[in-house]
Amino acid sequence: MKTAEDARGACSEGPREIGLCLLCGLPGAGKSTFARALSHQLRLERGWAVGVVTYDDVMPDAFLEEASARPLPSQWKLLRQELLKYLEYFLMAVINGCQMSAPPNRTATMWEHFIICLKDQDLVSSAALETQSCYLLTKTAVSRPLFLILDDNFYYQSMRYEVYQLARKYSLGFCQLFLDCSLETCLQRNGQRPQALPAETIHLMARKIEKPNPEKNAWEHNSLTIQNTPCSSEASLKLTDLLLTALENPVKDIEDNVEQKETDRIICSTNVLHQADQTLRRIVSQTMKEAKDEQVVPFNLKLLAEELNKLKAEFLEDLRHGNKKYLCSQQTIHVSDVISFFHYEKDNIVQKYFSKPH
Ligand SMILES: Nc1ncnc2c1ncn2[C@@H]1O[C@H](COP(=O)(O)OP(=O)(O)OP(=O)(O)O)[C@@H](O)[C@H]1O
Repeated sequence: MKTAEDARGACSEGPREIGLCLLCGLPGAGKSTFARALSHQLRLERGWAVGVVTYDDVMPDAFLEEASARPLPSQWKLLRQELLKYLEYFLMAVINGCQMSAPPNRTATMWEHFIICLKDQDLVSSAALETQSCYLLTKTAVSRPLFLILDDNFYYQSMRYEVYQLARKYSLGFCQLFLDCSLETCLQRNGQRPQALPAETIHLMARKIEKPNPEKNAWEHNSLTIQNTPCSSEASLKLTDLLLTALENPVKDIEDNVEQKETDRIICSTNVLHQADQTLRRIVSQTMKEAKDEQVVPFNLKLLAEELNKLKAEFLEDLRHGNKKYLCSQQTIHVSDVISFFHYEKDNIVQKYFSKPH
């Protein structure tokens, strides 16, 4: 792993450096305040392009006006996933250095807020081809290292994992900041806000929150806890180091490939098995029908059926365990090959029972 000392500045060459940093913590922990300060600092000191995406600002207002109109958790989940899709569209445009298109299925208000959020931070140009649902990226967005800071509670590990998957999909840097703040302080700050959340919600979240756990989850190893005190210079250094390390060591897709390959193998073998099973059944019943037409005596019909079913079971068993008894040294098992070999073996059996060659 490269260290932060190797980190390059704004004028780096080579592949674009893009990072996702998510903030996690209770309502009132100070995430939005922290995100604004961090983004200012990174722009100023590092010359990076930074986009803070504050979920509360982008999610449709209509849901937030009245507590009774708030969406159910399952709807929040869908909205969060929709927002991640928007981020993906933006990232694809940055990576490919092209315009950003609007996703086909989108919640109009949310998309509008998302665009405003990007424009306000000089990531999307105002002179856009919006009538065609296309958006031009600014020079800032495409020419500097870019950090997107996602500002939401992310209190379940599963919520954070969705962001990690996005980082992995595009080989981006990924890190997490946990804003550690006592429940009392959060409640007190929340109480002073014009649109305060019900205190009960914060109590509940405090009980349910799953803090980043790098010991348990390898994918959370780039995590840092920020205490609710003014940042000491040591904490500030740690933070910079975390961000640089994330940028310099994008998430690799290797583990996923191994998992994916195994999944593909299982799906593939399940399909092969299923198809083979169906086809072999048809062949057996067709052969039995022909045997009856040939007036094979009932006793022999019974023996033939037993032999064919035994052969079928052996084939399926071999396929299930990946044996290639009937398939020599071929790497890939094709259903058509299985069927050919089955026909061959079946014909050897059949000729014992049929009076004329079959
Ligand atoms: N370090 C701090 N010291 C004192 N007050 C703070 C601090 N950080 C934030 N606040 C205040 O606490 C309130 C909540 O802060 P902020 O909106 O940043 O929290 P948040 O974690 O983003 O909350 P939410 O998750 O509900 O959006 C604001 O009024 C803010 O000014």
